[in-house]
Amino acid sequence: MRLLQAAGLAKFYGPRLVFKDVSLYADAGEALLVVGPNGAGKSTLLRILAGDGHADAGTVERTPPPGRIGFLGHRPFLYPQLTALENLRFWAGMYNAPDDEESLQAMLQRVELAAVAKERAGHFSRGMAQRLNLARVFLTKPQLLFLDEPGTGLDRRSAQILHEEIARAKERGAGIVWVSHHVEHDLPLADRVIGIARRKTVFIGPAEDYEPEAVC
Ligand SMILES: Nc1ncnc2c1ncn2[C@@H]1O[C@H](COP(=O)(O)OP(=O)(O)OP(=O)(O)O)[C@@H](O)[C@H]1O
Repeated sequence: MRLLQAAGLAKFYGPRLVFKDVSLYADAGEALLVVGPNGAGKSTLLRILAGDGHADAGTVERTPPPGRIGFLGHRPFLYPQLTALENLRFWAGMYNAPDDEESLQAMLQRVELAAVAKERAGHFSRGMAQRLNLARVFLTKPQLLFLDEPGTGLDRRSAQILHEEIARAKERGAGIVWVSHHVEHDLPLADRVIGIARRKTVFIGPAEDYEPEAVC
């Protein structure tokens, strides 16, 4: 099932072209990896795809309703004065996800934060905050999920937890669009790859055909 279809996207910031002619799709149960050098426009593209920014040309069609779309960007969207549990309860309420203590604790367990469930998020290390951020996003079981460098600040164990959550989301049929700088590490979980560089698409195809030399 097609969850996202974008065609002919172009973006300018003022007079400067970021990219043009970008077309892609995301299907249920698949992860599309978005790769490219710094400044290529990956985050800009992801925001446009997620509906959090406008393109100067092209179209984006999303199948799921806004309440079934998840976005993990560079800002953590956590309330520092609330505990980990309270943060999750807040997000569960926003997205009509189960907000009973057992469900929330189970989610915190998955990101290995159960032991600090009642500590304030503002006291968390960067990696712990990012794990709570992952819990926030995966808790709501989005049908279409946009991830912008979700591995940032994560140690090996946390990166493994991230991969487990992505695999789980794919298994339940979610479509994932995933900006990554850790291409070699993330490629095994990807189904397709789009490479953006030099203001255009320089690679698009199945993950097994990906050629790193094309994207630089
Ligand atoms: N709000 C903005 N106003 C003007 N220029 C911007 C804005 N946001 C991004 N840019 C510029 O657009 C280009 C693409 O930025 P973007 O953050 O999308 O790239 P990226 O591929 O995600 O980079 P990175 O790998 O470093 O995260 C950069 O040159 C950046 O300076």
